[in-house]
Amino acid sequence: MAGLTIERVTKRFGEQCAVDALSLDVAPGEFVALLGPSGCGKTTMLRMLAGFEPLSEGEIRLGDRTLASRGRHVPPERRNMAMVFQSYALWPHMSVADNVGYPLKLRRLEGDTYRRRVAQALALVDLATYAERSPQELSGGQRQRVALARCLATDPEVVLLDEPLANLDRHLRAAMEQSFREFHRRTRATMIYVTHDQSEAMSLADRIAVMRGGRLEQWATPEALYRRPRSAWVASFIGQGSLLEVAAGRPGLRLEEAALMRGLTAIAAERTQPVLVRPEHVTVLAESASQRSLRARVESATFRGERYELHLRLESGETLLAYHHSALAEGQGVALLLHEGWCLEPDA
Ligand SMILES: Nc1ncnc2c1ncn2[C@@H]1O[C@H](COP(=O)(O)OP(=O)(O)OP(=O)(O)O)[C@@H](O)[C@H]1O
Repeated sequence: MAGLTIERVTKRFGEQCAVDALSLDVAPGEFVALLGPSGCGKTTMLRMLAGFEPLSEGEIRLGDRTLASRGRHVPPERRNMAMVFQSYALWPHMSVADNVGYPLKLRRLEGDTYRRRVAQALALVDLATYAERSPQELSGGQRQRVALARCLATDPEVVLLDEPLANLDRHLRAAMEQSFREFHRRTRATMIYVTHDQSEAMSLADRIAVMRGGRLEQWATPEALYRRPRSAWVASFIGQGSLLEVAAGRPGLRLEEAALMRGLTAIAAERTQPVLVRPEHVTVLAESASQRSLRARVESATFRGERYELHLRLESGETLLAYHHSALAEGQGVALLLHEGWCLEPDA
């Protein structure tokens, strides 16, 4: 299995730069998510990897084989990659087995080898008993598993997935995430997964490339993105949390409770460093609790089953999200302890 190298890849459509000098080193068998808001260039990057779109600049390599550069363009069918689309792209007039076998027929596989490969691919996504059905007789999740089996049948080195769960409802998405995990575990193929859903990317990927306006904003594991987001923009995109201004620290530094609380109570002119505070690092106390605490007022309390989500207004005017075990009345005063904060780069 070969690794995938994306080196300063750029794609321009006329004046517009859809992907801007993007570089990523993907390890063999790694599960990578390209994550970002609509229009950030995710799909364009995936299409360049697949070979549907030529590059304007840069280079894509699989192992030591150059797939694309300014002077070179290996066609899609010779890249040993397979793509899974949001729309499944199944042939409605063919059986499930024929859909899965279609790319093998294109490669002129026949007879026992053909039948064995189709059966193996269907077994891998737990659809062996559905082989003779038509895709119309299947649920959305089952159709997406047929699409996975079809891409698997060709034994690709790299699987490219373009928002494959976007057409499914929330419950099915959770079940399908499990199918993707299984699929990855069994095949060990390198997977590049495009999504704008951060929770999907966080739960599936080994590493996530966060994209913004065609550029790479951060490239890290889900845990590192959550704990150590580089900028305020990434922080607002990944997980829940509040951005406050503090008179302490510098970008890339974690502030412990004492420094954070001191820095938050400094005068406004000195509070210039943006800090991210996750709700699980906030403790809500009775208003009179402690000299060390910050004061705030409850703006709203929303029941979330296992806890309440509190939107609080600090005396500085800033807002803060906190979790609490019981409901509090709107307008009620509370005292707060903030246990840690992560200092961010200011937004460009
Ligand atoms: N064929 C094209 N011609 C001109 N502009 C294009 C073309 N394809 C994409 N773009 C532009 O490039 C930018 C990036 O588009 P892309 O589809 O890659 O974004 P995306 O992150 O996948 O968005 P979404 O999540 O909405 O699919 C957009 O501004 C889009 O309008």
